[in-house]
Amino acid sequence: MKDVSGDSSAPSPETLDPASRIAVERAVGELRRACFVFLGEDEEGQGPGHLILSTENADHEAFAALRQHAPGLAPSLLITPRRAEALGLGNGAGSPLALETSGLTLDELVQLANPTTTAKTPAIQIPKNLAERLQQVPPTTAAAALDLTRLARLLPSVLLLPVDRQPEGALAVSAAHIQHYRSRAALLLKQVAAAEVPLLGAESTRIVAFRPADGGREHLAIIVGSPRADTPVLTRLHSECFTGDLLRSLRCDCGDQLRGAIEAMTAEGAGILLYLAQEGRGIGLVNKLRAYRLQDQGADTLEANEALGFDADERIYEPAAEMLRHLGYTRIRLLTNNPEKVTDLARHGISVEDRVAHSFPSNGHNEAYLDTKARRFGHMFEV
Ligand SMILES: Nc1nc2c(ncn2[C@@H]2O[C@H](COP(=O)(O)OP(=O)(O)OP(=O)(O)O)[C@@H](O)[C@H]2O)c(=O)[nH]1
Ligand SMILES: [Zn+2]
Repeated sequence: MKDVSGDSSAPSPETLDPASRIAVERAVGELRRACFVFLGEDEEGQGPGHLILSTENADHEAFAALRQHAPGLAPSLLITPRRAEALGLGNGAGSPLALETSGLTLDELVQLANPTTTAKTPAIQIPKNLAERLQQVPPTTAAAALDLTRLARLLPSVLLLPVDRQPEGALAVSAAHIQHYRSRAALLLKQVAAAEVPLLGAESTRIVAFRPADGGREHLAIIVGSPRADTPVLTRLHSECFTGDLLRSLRCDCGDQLRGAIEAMTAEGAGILLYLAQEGRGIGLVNKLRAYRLQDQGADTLEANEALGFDADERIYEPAAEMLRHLGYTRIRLLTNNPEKVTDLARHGISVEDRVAHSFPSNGHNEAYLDTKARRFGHMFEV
């Protein structure tokens, strides 16, 4: 096994251009703060382009500030193909949609993007003429704007206003920067800390923290015992679940799976649990709470993600493969019921030599959730 006691070297510069990284990180911050950013059409984020504002954050002040830059022109509402389908607007092409918004109030706009908005006004009737409001937006601009909201862990929707040039004081970012960033930075991991952390029932345990270059939250490797590198190591990829892991929520099976995996590793004497910062199947805790609200209104866990505009599962497992490689393990036996974890790890160079079933009995609250995982996500349950 490689030394895991301290820091490792920084990502090599040719894979991450600092200027583009900083521009994208600042743009993410602006969107979260309800400020618009300028998404320029050329490589450097200049030339003509669009102002974009996170729809879920659009209050009257932010909306007015945006509109000042194109008086008389109503912004477009950009939504994902998933959200479009939920609104009855599926175009079959799987591409984002832009809607012209004149005559709609700000509350109506926000509710078109967010089916769980807590606005005091009653839930809107979806306007009947939405299909007549479809507009053209350059596909690279649309994709980059939605990528930026995902990086910001906001709902995937923006208000979009075409402008001739970057307004004074607005932060400029380019679609190329965003694309470069999303495809590289989340995958560049740097080991930043490691320590012994004896656990109840698993006293010989170490935790190694890996920080992604995108400034996102750290992924953790929890190493039980001293796994040998020359035989396949018992491994679990566990996606963070604040509610299940920490609060012992009964809505899901995550708490049982987390503790059960550590127990299985202890029983074997060794194992690696990768605790991945991908809360809510990659949509973040806040959006997961929104998804729960939709589930309480009748949607299942997959439909709820899609109604919010996300894919059913937004996770990627390349960082997990990177962590295993960094730790010196490429042959594993994987504790999972999820076939996608197996194929994805294999695609990224990890030899999954066995799948070890990892099911727990229902707790009286999570039957529907487990049932949906088996029926709609193809999870292999052996309860
Ligand atoms: N969006 C969303 N995420 C959920 C919901 N319930 C649980 N989750 C998240 O689902 C993830 C479950 O992850 P895992 O247990 O690693 O994976 P899995 O896909 O169930 O596969 P297994 O390896 O078989 O357990 C965690 O990130 C939870 O936060 C839900 O209703 N909606
Ligand atoms: Zn959970």
